[in-house]
Amino acid sequence: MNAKEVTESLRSKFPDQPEYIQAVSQVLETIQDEYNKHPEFEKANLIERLCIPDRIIQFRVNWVDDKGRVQTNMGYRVQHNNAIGPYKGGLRFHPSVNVSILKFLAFEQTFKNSLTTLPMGGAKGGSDFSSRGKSDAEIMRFCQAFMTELYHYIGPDEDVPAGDIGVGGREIGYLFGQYKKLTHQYAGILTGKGLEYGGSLIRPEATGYGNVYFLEDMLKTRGETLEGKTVLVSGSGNVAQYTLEKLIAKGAKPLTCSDSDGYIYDPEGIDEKKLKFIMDLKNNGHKRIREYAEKYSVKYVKGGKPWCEKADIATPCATQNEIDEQSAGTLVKNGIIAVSEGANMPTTPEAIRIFQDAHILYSPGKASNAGGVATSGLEMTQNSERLKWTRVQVDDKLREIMNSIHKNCVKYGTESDGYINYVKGANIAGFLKVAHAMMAQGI
Ligand SMILES: NC(=O)C1=CN([C@@H]2O[C@H](COP(=O)(O)OP(=O)(O)OC[C@H]3O[C@@H](n4cnc5c(N)ncnc54)[C@H](OP(=O)(O)O)[C@@H]3O)[C@@H](O)[C@H]2O)C=CC1
Ligand SMILES: O=C(O)CCC(=O)C(=O)O
Repeated sequence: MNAKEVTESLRSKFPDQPEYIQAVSQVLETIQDEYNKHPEFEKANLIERLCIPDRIIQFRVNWVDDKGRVQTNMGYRVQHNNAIGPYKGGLRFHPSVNVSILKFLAFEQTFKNSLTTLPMGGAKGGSDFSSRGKSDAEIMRFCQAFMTELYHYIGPDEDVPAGDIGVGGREIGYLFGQYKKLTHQYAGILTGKGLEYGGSLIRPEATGYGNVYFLEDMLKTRGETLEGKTVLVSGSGNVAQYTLEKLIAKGAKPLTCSDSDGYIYDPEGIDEKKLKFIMDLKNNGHKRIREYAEKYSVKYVKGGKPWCEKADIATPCATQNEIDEQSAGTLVKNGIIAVSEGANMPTTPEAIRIFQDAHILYSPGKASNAGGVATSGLEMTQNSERLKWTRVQVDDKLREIMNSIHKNCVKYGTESDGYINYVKGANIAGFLKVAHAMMAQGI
């Protein structure tokens, strides 16, 4: 396999899908040598079968707004690969959603899910629907209409969606309720459910907590801890909030967080009380992060990203391609020692190269944000056995899974000079399991 040739061939097949090509290209570059040790993979044309999704389901979603007008959105589910388990991955509701973004996310999800050690294939879905400015009733009607189309294609042993950007506990509840109405089945067809109806303790916290556990493991390789470290966080949604919570608990000092309008910089650090304010602002009021700056009289940078601020660590927790080459250069110049991705593909390829050339600790999202889907896997297990685990049980298991992902990255990613290339490690470890399963199952 020649990674460049395969990437170019996919680019010419899918010229309007830059995010998908970006994700594929990065994985192929890093697995090429390992792949070429297995002539049987090439004979089975494994690479094309692994890069192109099994299927893409696309549908129209019609719903009625509060003024009685009929609205139309697009809905999608990309079922990428189910070699190691049922399709699994979140739903994103955001105006930017398109086939390229969902294909990149489903592709990444396949490797991430493989890394978790749990039996889950990769998928992703969503809609170009925006909940911004919508009433609760409108969001409910949209979720019901979306599930009315999606329910044909999901099931506890077939495909199990969850949340992502714009899809939290509220949306999961409405989606679950509609599935139940349509099928008369009370089944584990979604994860991230409320605790009263089959959800798992720690699932809401899991992506952020897992991100910090992974960061701790990375720092340990250099004899460092989080105690006293200053941290730049982006985003202020689910992943950012629980990354902040765990960072504070570990004695770190987060200085920033953001939303799509801008970021706040708090030189005193975001503490537990201030985090509670952020959670209330975002989860109950659906308001803007600017209000934090107004309440605590700190700097607010409209339209900016926090990467020009000075700190020890950065953890992007908002969206794809939010750290570009210039931001990476600034972070390195300012003495950053570690970057841990809470979001999916938040760092551009050029920026990754800058981090790696500077030999800083850098983890790709498919490794450091895998705690969310891993805990979704634990929710599926609890649903299947009709039992509920304690908070400590789930958190211990999450810690163990993040630790095993870190070990696998070290195993497959350590370079001859001792530098741990976490991108390479995560990609090879994730790939090998899926590849062997695909080979065993025939064409
Ligand atoms: N939830 C989960 O369990 C997991 C999520 N992830 C990834 O983590 C990231 C964040 O997801 P999550 O916290 O769940 O989502 P949320 O919807 O809870 O929060 C998203 C945050 O990112 C900001 N944001 C979204 N789009 C943009 C943009 N284009 N530019 C700047 N800021 C933006 C939002 O700001 P605003 O409110 O202004 O839109 C918000 O603060 C995503 O990349 C997601 O794929 C990865 C693994 C699991
Ligand atoms: O919990 C899940 O199934 C998916 C989480 C997710 O969307 C992700 O890992 O990017």
